Amino acid sequence: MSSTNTPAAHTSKATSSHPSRDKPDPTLESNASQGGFAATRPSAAAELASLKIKLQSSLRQFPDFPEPGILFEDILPIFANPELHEGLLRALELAVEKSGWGKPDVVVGLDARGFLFGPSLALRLGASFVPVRKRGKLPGPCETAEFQKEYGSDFFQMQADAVKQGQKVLVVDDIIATGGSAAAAGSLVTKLGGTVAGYVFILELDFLKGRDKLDAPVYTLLTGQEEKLEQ
Ligand SMILES: O=P(O)(O)OC[C@H]1O[C@H](OP(=O)(O)OP(=O)(O)O)[C@H](O)[C@@H]1O
Ligand SMILES: Nc1ncnc2[nH]cnc12
Repeated sequence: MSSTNTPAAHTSKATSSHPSRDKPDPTLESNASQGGFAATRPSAAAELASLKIKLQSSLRQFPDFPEPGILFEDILPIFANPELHEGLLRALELAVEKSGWGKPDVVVGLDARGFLFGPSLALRLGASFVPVRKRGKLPGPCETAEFQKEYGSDFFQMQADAVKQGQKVLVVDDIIATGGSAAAAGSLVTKLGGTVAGYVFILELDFLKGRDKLDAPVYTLLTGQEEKLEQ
């Protein structure tokens, strides 16, 4: 069955896929002000900036999905295009390498869209990949955390032996909105004995201030909606 939602018309409002043309890339500023994102070599910085422009322009937005009042950010066009897919992984690899957080032992990806790039990024970084899954999907002893997100609430689980005591963990997901999902994942990693070195997202919905819920440095590649969808 086809969905009735159609991509948002291009308007003058600055959004993730249509940032204001007269405004400098806010991602660089916000990440720099969070600390921990060390200065990059000019060539790496230029490569990252160019990749961000390509990735940003590929995003689509769907108003009132999955419920009224939500402007849904669709990252799937990145994965439909091999050049953009490769560009995403390269951009995240560059960002992590230059973050100053050090090499992670484990990349933890969130169910489900964190699974689209978490394993590939883990391979590039020479780290293990471990999933955080919605409740009831993982066998064996698990730790569980309840969370609220931009639309609704849910439960996350990790297998109890998935992260070893003292391992350095990078938590990755496609989008940080309210930060509820990422904060729950971080709390599970800590319960298992790991240390969250940082959180990495493709896109951040700034107006929801989700990063304030997180207790480790945050890097986001692209910046999303500056305000809530008008009703
Ligand atoms: O910052 P928050 O408000 O917690 O929202 C962000 C989360 O919401 C989306 O996942 P969703 O739960 O819709 O699941 P999906 O990945 O299975 O589509 C998204 O992929 C993030 O995981
Ligand atoms: N606005 C949004 N678009 C896509 N995924 C989301 N997850 C939480 N909020 C979202």
